[in-house]
Amino acid sequence: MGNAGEARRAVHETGATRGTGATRRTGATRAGATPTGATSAGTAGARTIGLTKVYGSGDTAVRALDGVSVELPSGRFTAIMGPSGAGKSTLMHCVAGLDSATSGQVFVGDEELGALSDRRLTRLRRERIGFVFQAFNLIPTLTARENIVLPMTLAGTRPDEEWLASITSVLGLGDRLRHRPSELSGGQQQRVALARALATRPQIVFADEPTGNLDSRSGAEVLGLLREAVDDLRQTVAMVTHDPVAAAYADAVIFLADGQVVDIMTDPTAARVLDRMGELGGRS
Ligand SMILES: Nc1ncnc2c1ncn2[C@@H]1O[C@H](COP(=O)(O)OP(=O)(O)OP(=O)(O)O)[C@@H](O)[C@H]1O
Repeated sequence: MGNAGEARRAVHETGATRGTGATRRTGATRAGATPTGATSAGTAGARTIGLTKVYGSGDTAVRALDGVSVELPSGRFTAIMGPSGAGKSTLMHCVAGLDSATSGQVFVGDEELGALSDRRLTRLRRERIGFVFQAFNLIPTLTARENIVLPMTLAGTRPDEEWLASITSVLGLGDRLRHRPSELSGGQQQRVALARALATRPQIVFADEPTGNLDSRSGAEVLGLLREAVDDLRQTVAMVTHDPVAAAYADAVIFLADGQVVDIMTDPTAARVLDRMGELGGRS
């Protein structure tokens, strides 16, 4: 990476000012936003230092991530993009504690994942990380509400009803809570998945191609809601996507290529993201 890239990365790592891109649903400024995020002063939602992930060994070893140092700032929406095979999913899986680093460090808040026992890592994943997947991953036999509170049911904790009411209202799910997934549209199912991800007030929500199974209208709605979760609920969101329009909802885009961070774009627009992806080449 050249000096310009380093400069952009530095801007991101110290927290750039959030812009008001045309795609944003709200131009609201988050009260109390600080360079490193408002939710816990001086703490990133998550960050990596020299994160390297090698799959396999010997001749067949694949260096999926090669010394990635990056921050997902608290209370911000960060998109992760790059050509196919660049390491996007690997980065997300390592930061979410679903996969372990070969070397380097991963922090969620102040916790270094490599220092945690399996039990504490499982607990951190359950309590401090939310997931939204392309395939919704809802349990078909449970109602929307039961799906939303499932992480807490599994953990044996009680949901915060006030919080639940506020997120289901923000997500427009108030009158759908007794429905099963098969009785909901794709967009509604993804909103249930988003409510489930937000229900535990996680430190960070990871969204993996969250609009991949949705038509463009439902996709825009879900992206707008992720944006609102950041603006209104102060949630930290990281999203892997191939779609420049989706990336434009984020505050910043981290571009990966061949397992390395090659650029960080703040206040992205779909056109600028598309240009940058074109320059990176490869199949997106
Ligand atoms: N479990 C695994 N075993 C071996 N190699 C793997 C494994 N998972 C990923 N890889 C390799 O690591 C590299 C990065 O993969 P990764 O899935 O992170 O890329 P990606 O950017 O998410 O790609 P895509 O956009 O196609 O989903 C690729 O070369 C991939 O083949």
